[in-house]
Amino acid sequence: MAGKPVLYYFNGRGRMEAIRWLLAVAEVEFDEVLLTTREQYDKLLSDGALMFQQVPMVEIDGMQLIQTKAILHYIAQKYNLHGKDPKERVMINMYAEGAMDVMEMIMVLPFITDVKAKLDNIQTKAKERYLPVYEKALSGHIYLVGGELSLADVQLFECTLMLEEKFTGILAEFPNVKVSAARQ
Ligand SMILES: N[C@@H](CCC(=O)N[C@@H](CS)C(=O)NCC(=O)O)C(=O)O
Repeated sequence: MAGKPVLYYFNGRGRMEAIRWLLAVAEVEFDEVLLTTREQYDKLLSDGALMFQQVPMVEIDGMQLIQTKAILHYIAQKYNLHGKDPKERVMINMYAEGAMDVMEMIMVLPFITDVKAKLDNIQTKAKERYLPVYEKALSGHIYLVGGELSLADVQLFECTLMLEEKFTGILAEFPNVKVSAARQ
């Protein structure tokens, strides 16, 4: 039997967090190597484990996978969280990418200068552009696509956590999204 997946990333949520959530939802146990020294990172580089010299990297099924979305798609397909056909899959990816857009805006905050202006911008976009889409899609539905839990729901869940962390109460105007997040 294959061993547990091993996740390699810095000691933070960042781009690995979506992968952690997806594995948790799939009920897959995993180990983590948190890169806290330059030497650990250099060792991965010299071993040729990082195709584009970047993390996240996940060892799974005898492979060393990189690129967050590729990793998410592999796990989602493997654990039946990626739709029943190509039409469901593309919808799942569209919803998941929307959530990722919001999360990436929040993730880069530590690296920018005018944080206040950017926060206002993220809040406006979340309320006017992104959350209304999920609110509508979840009207009368438990899950975003195909009546089944998928990568899209997991990504939306992580996104709502990040939004609530920055803008407490932001989901109040989006009851369907709030119920969906509470269910995860
Ligand atoms: N498109 C890649 C981007 C990965 C990425 O930018 N990783 C950062 C850490 S979050 C990194 O390894 N940076 C080091 C570098 O680029 O040299 C993905 O989604 O996995």
